[in-house]
Amino acid sequence: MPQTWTVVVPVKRLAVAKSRLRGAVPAVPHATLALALATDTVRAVAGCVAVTEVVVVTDDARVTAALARQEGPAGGRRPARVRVVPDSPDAGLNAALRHGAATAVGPVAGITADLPALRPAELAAALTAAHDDPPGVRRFVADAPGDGTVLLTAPAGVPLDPRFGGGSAAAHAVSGAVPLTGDWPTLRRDVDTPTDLAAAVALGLGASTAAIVRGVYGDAMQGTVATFDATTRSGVLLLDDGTELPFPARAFDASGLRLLRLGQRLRVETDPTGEVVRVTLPTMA
Ligand SMILES: Nc1nc2c(ncn2[C@@H]2O[C@H](COP(=O)(O)OP(=O)(O)OP(=O)(O)O)[C@@H](O)[C@H]2O)c(=O)[nH]1
Ligand SMILES: C=C(OP(=O)(O)O)C(=O)O
Repeated sequence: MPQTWTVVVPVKRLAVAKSRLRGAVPAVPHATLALALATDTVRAVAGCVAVTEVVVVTDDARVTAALARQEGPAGGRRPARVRVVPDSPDAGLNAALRHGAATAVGPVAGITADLPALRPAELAAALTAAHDDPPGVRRFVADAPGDGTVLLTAPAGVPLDPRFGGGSAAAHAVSGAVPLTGDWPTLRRDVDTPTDLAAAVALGLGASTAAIVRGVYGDAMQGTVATFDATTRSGVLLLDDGTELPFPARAFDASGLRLLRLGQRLRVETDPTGEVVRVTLPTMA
């Protein structure tokens, strides 16, 4: 059955967006990282066969310029039209979503702009699952941790009624929306923190984000824990070439781990000065 979804993508002003990711890719300006996440999300949405129109709601001039000339995945079908509208309500994420959804004539969905690993086929599967529902049912897809929302759908004629924000999966359920339970790891992988970004790297990033995180999250060194002091949360790593490399508390704090044990193997991320900024489990990338 052909589907004609309008998908609304709210994008916050880059200077204040994705604050928990600030500094996650040293040497890359924060706005460039935030824009890359949104660009990859919109490209994947526009490349989805079930989508006929993408409505980006933003007040950011750089986002407007970049996304208005957005093209779909190379070699794919002709992408859906991308329309950028100003965030005229200027009253947060849900107001922006309502504003973008107001002009849709058919079924409408809202999606967050922080899904840099999103694959069009997974979005198509989720929209198809929502489309096949009995009339009148709003559906949502929870994020990977399960408490947030990445996608909310409404059939034609039903208001989107978005409840994004902290604990939004529960809020959407309380509002009568029904969860979709499919296995869509790239759709569920929203990126709020450096740990989320590493998980998105493991799934495979879109081109814009991949281009700027390459070398930071992609080709990191590995080593083993030679010493670790749980009180100072710092220690020393033994690299594969035999050199010892101290790591400070902030590199451990950025790991998402609660403990390190001697001999444990880790990926090591450094900034351009060579200081360790993050250690993670090798399985995270
Ligand atoms: N247009 C618009 N989009 C918003 C607004 N607030 C959040 N968003 C977008 O909503 C989506 C989900 O937001 P969050 O994941 O909370 O992103 P964020 O607010 O940039 O991130 P943090 O600063 O880390 O909380 C992202 O696509 C944001 O760009 C807003 O006021 N206006
Ligand atoms: C706004 C949301 O996202 P995040 O958890 O990414 O802030 C949400 O999950 O509703």
